[in-house]
Amino acid sequence: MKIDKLPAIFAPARPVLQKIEQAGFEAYFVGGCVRDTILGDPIHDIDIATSAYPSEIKAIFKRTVDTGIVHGTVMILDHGTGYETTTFRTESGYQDYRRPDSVTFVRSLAEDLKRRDFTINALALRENGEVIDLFDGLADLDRHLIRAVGDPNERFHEDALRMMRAVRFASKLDFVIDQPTLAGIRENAPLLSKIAVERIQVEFEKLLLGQRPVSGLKDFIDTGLYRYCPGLVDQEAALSQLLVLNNWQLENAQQAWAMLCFQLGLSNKQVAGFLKRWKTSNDLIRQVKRIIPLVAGLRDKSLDAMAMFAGGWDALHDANQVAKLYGWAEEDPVLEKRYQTLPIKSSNELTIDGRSLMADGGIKPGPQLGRILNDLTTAVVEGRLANNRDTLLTAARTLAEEKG
Ligand SMILES: Nc1ccn([C@@H]2O[C@H](COP(=O)(O)OP(=O)(O)OP(=O)(O)O)[C@@H](O)[C@H]2O)c(=O)n1
Ligand SMILES: [Mg+2]
Repeated sequence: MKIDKLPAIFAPARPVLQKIEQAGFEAYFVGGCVRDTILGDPIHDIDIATSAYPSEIKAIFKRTVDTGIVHGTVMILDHGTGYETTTFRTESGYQDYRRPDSVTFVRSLAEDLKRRDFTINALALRENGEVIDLFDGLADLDRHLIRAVGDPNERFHEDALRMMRAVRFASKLDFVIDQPTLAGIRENAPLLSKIAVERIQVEFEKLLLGQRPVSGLKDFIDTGLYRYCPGLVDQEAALSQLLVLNNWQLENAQQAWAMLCFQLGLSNKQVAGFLKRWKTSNDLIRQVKRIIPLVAGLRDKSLDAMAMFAGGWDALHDANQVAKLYGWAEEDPVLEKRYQTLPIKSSNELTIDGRSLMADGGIKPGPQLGRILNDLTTAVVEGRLANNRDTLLTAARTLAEEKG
């Protein structure tokens, strides 16, 4: 097959291939960029495979970055764009980045391609638009099939993460996993326990955010992959309940993880432990902990002003997206209006603070001060007191006497 007109993103990349070829080597576009070109999907980065060794690439181009020399990878910098350029090699380079000796460079494109994960990812593209398809990847793209290149067992032994990639692509592309490949995953699922959690996390998150999460998730459950993921081994029932939800419109990582934690029924304390095991960032943990109580509020129709104030708009929007899955969401504009009409959105907007309560309200420092400040904040948020300095100082004195 020949692609007559490559997407615009390739225009500046073609001269890069030409330059490598002029130096006497082979060079091809490979991986996701070829797959996505043929699917007509957006392309995020361009990878190049070449017969040239890293040192040879570095001799051809003025500006390069050593991103992974021992694995055969050099980044070529050209007019502000970086092209990851990798010498033809076998699978072992993916397997264990801490063992550079596991890489074997090979002489031909064919040898490189036959050790790639799936046929749809084993296509190569010439600078002139010609597609090299040694494993029927084009036919599989056409019939929406994820199929291991050659023997699935071999491919999954080379890199067990590929099993997670299979379910991720099933969701992301809305493709079906080929039966023998699926059987290979079932058989080799325990190998996943050897893979770094960070890598599994990336794939699982992409699965949850894909086009058809329910299909990827079904394979993730049926093959038993979930058993080798942090905190999921005894959660088959809770995970399976997700398969009946058709209304997925998750937009970002925090929504995806909040949905998962919520579905697993984790308390806010358990959320931190669970996500730490998945090695997500602390920032994500903070966001998820804000979202979950708001989802519960939407479910129970108990979302009051104080809950919205405490959560903030971002978390509220995320919670509403999660709630959509379950049919508990409020109409977006209605929720936004409710939030916008809160008298204050943040404690900074209060006309008093701890300091002024002491200086002008005559409240003594101590735990009582904090309680009074909280009560006043709640009263203002709920619209029971105006956010007016004198009003709040008077109310503070009254509270101090009552609580005295
Ligand atoms: N475990 C892996 C990871 C990658 N690859 C090969 O390396 C290519 C590039 O890998 P990567 O960028 O991780 O994935 P993409 O397929 O490009 O998908 P994405 O769109 O997510 O980048 C893949 O297409 C595949 O040919 C592989 O065989 N086995
Ligand atoms: Mg890629």
